[in-house]
Amino acid sequence: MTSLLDVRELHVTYRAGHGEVPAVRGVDLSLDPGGTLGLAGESGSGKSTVALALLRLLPESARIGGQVLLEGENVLDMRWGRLRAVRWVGAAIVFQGAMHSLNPVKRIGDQIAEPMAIHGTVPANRIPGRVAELLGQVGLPASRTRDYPHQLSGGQRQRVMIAMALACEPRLVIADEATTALDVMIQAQILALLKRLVAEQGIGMLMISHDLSVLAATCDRVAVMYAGRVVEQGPAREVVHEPAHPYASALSAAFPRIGDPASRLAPRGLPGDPPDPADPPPGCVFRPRCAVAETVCATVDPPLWPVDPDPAGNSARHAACVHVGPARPLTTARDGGTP
Ligand SMILES: Nc1ncnc2c1ncn2[C@@H]1O[C@H](COP(=O)(O)OP(=O)(O)OP(=O)(O)O)[C@@H](O)[C@H]1O
Repeated sequence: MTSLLDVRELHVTYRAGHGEVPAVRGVDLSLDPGGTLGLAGESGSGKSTVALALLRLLPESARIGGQVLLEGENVLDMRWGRLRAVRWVGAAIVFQGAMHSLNPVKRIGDQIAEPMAIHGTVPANRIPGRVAELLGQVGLPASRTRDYPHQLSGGQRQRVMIAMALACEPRLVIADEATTALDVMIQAQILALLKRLVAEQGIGMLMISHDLSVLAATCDRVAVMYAGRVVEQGPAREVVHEPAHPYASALSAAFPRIGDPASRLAPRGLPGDPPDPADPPPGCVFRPRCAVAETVCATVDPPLWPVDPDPAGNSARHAACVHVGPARPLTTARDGGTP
């Protein structure tokens, strides 16, 4: 089966006034049709840069390398015409903060209709009916079609963004912190809605959040990013509830579970700060904040090793930590050591 999305060795570097910022450093991700993959990590770990790179929405200051295969076709090699055709239809993005993404002077029905009109996915005379249907799918009455964004609550506006993203029936939806700005109850409703819609319509979803509990509630698989790299990935339940990488473990402990009364409390946050992406420490980049770091971690930058591999060496889960890999790698893996 061809993957819906196959990201291989993705690198993104921003040119900034003070030099270069390597925001994404060799990320591999894979998503099957209809699957749900969560991408977690603290602010600045590179999640949004990955999301934007998938549809080449990065600013001009960004240099991208690697491959982004969407249904086998490399997005990074597409001509502009092909890329425009793929956006909304092949893959659509729902961003955080619908108030800023929606046009304040345009009725929401017209905004939901726009991608369908531009891409010609629905005949013009059927668009109003499809808008009403999409509003129904996201739990809004068709009567709201003539409303302007300011007449809707934050949660309702986010539902409109989801309706827009679904309008052209994309095979992939990328939800970047799509529920972060909402209160806990509305957040849970929108997550349940997204989960139901992707399951019913067989859409693949890449969901980005700094909050692992959000991803645990929504996704089959989770990848955790730290300083531009994936440090652990595997089945959501295992990565979130029995993390193998010390960073995934710290991130998991930092957020109360969804549905837990304590979830109304502010997250505790992780001690210490992420490294300066322009000047990461040698060895494992998480070492300065790691509670279980050893001397070897100052020199070894571990690749993703299988966690609990079967006798054939296969594993559904991988983590980039010397405590996970075979006995003790003696060379810097990226300098030639083998996992
Ligand atoms: N346009 C830009 N120019 C220069 N550096 C940038 C730019 N956008 C992001 N960065 C830097 O790239 C790194 C990754 O940022 P990114 O926004 O992808 O992380 P994130 O995990 O999505 O964080 P957040 O949740 O805060 O958006 C950070 O160090 C950030 O400062």
